[in-house]
Amino acid sequence: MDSDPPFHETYKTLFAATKPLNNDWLAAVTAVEELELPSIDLTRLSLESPEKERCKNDIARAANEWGFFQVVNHGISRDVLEKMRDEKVKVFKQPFQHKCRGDKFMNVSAGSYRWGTPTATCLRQLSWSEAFHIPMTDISSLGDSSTFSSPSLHQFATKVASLAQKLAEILAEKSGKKSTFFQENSLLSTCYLRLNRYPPCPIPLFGLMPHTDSDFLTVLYQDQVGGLQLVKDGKWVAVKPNPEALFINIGDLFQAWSNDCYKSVQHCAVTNPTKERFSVAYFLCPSYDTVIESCSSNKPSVYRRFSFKEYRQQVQEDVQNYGYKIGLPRFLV
Ligand SMILES: C=C1C[C@]23C[C@@]1(O)CC[C@H]2[C@@]12CC[C@H](O)[C@@](C)(C(=O)O1)[C@H]2[C@@H]3C(=O)O
Ligand SMILES: O=C(O)CCC(=O)C(=O)O
Ligand SMILES: [Fe+2]
Repeated sequence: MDSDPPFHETYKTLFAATKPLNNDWLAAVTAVEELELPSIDLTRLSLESPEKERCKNDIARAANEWGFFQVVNHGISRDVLEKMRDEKVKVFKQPFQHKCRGDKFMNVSAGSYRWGTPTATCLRQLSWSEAFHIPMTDISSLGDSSTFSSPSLHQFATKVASLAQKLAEILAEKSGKKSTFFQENSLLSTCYLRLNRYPPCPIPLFGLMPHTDSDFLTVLYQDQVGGLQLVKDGKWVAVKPNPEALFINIGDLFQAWSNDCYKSVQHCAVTNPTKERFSVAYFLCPSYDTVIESCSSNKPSVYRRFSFKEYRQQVQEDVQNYGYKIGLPRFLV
């Protein structure tokens, strides 16, 4: 199909050079066990205390023990989710050449369309997916010429942003940090949506390489196909999909800011041999000059002070030099 990126053609030398698949890699791309993530019903937040406090405690516990959880009754209606999905399918269906020259044809920021892994030197470094990174400031409800000026995408983005803010405030409060921090330091232009599409792939590969997110907190909406995996107690596990739920994960900045109280865990997406898969992630990020101070009352700072700008630059530099992100270990005291 001419909307698919030319994966086979571009990476044919990597396919030709592939040795028998290595066991570690196989364990990651064909996970052993499927788990249901802790599920939190957010209607409990509108009840009186003590139920409301219990719900907040459950959120904090899941962020501490898993770094990943699902929320149901999250306030984003099925209608909003379905319309956003239809919009996403439409965007990815455009001819590949149009998606590549996105900034001209689609009037979105240059470089917002990504596919594959340009730096991959072997198949295990390849991400079999295409994605749009859309800064929140490029999403508008107005009928201007941007591809992302669609009421359904705007409606989803606004709702998901306010949910992320609410959850971040609860997590801050429960770890003894200032809960207004996010209101004071979040910036629409640094927060973004990432629309992911994973085309079917004939052999098991990463749809998205193992990584931790470089933000405060991510809200992920995925379809029923499945493919999200994460590390739990040192083992890769597959996440049971639930199209009714939104999946929340802690990012590196929250792990550092909470002084390791909340965990930013490695996760990845794996491909499916016959089905295409879609997901959309909202990344809650601060302004670039926000300083992350790693401190808590119970132990010395694990990380040195750093700004979000410094963190982003270091991640980009490492990805360029080594082909992968090193992340928080770079910032240990
Ligand atoms: C090659 C890479 C780019 C990436 C870090 C990684 O090593 C693997 C995944 C990529 C990803 C995906 C989610 C986020 O968009 C991102 C910022 C992150 O934290 O991991 C990107 C990284 C990136 O684009 O720099
Ligand atoms: O598609 C998924 O399930 C994971 C997406 C993801 O991790 C990301 O976009 O950062
Ligand atoms: Fe991620």
